[in-house]
Amino acid sequence: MTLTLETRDLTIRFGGHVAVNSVSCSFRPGELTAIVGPNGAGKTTYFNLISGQLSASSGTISFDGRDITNLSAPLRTRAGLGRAFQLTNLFPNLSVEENVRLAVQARSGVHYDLLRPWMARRDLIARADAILDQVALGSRREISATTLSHGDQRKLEVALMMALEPKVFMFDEPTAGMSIDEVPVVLDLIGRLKQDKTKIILLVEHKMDVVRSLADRIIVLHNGQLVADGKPAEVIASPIVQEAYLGVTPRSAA
Ligand SMILES: Nc1ncnc2c1ncn2[C@@H]1O[C@H](COP(=O)(O)OP(=O)(O)OP(=O)(O)O)[C@@H](O)[C@H]1O
Repeated sequence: MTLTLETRDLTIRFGGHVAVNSVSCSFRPGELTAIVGPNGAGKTTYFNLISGQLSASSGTISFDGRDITNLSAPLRTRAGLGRAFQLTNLFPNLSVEENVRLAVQARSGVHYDLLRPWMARRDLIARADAILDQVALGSRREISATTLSHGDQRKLEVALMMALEPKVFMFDEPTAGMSIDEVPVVLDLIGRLKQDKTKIILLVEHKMDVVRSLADRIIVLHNGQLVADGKPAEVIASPIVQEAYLGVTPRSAA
């Protein structure tokens, strides 16, 4: 069965404010969907609803053939929804390499075994090494995770997500706060993830050049509602986006 992720009439209210308003949308494997819209449109809230950080007021979310609306965030992660978090899952006193190895170990289900040192698990070590190379952190492997530069921390977040081998990759402004020379590595990384046509990739992004270079599809949220959905060229050119959403917000125009 083809992997699908779908929200139906997904809604969340904060007091009287409807931050996400009856959003129905489905996401397909092999497609990177960028979620754009002005500040406060509900993009991050929509992400939080999908990954389980927030509970919907109404509506449903289905994933891989099951209703996950009431599933906790950790169970959604286990089901295959991966989200790059700002290193909250990190062991701060361990090195970059040790953190990635632990994430690989967690994914493999291998537990600490006195009689079989983890170093004997060549397969897991090789997997962690491959991920470190993919995110271009091989040369930083020995340093403490918390002393990484901002850009390298974002790469480590992606590495930890990759280690869990999710079916869905969710990126919330992956290049935010990065220096100009750090951005291409992360874009290249996401571009390479796209080559695996079995994965669903979601991206919340303000920078339209990033969206243009990566997205196969764009959806636009405004005041919590889905107001446009289509191929990047069409959506970007549509009057509703040009006039109301992309042309006037400084962050999206940047
Ligand atoms: N926990 C919360 N409690 C109350 N209001 C909230 C909460 N989370 C978000 N909101 C409100 O919901 C609306 C949508 O916020 P959200 O952060 O999802 O927008 P966004 O599109 O991601 O914006 P930005 O591009 O600025 O990050 C905003 O008006 C915000 O103030």
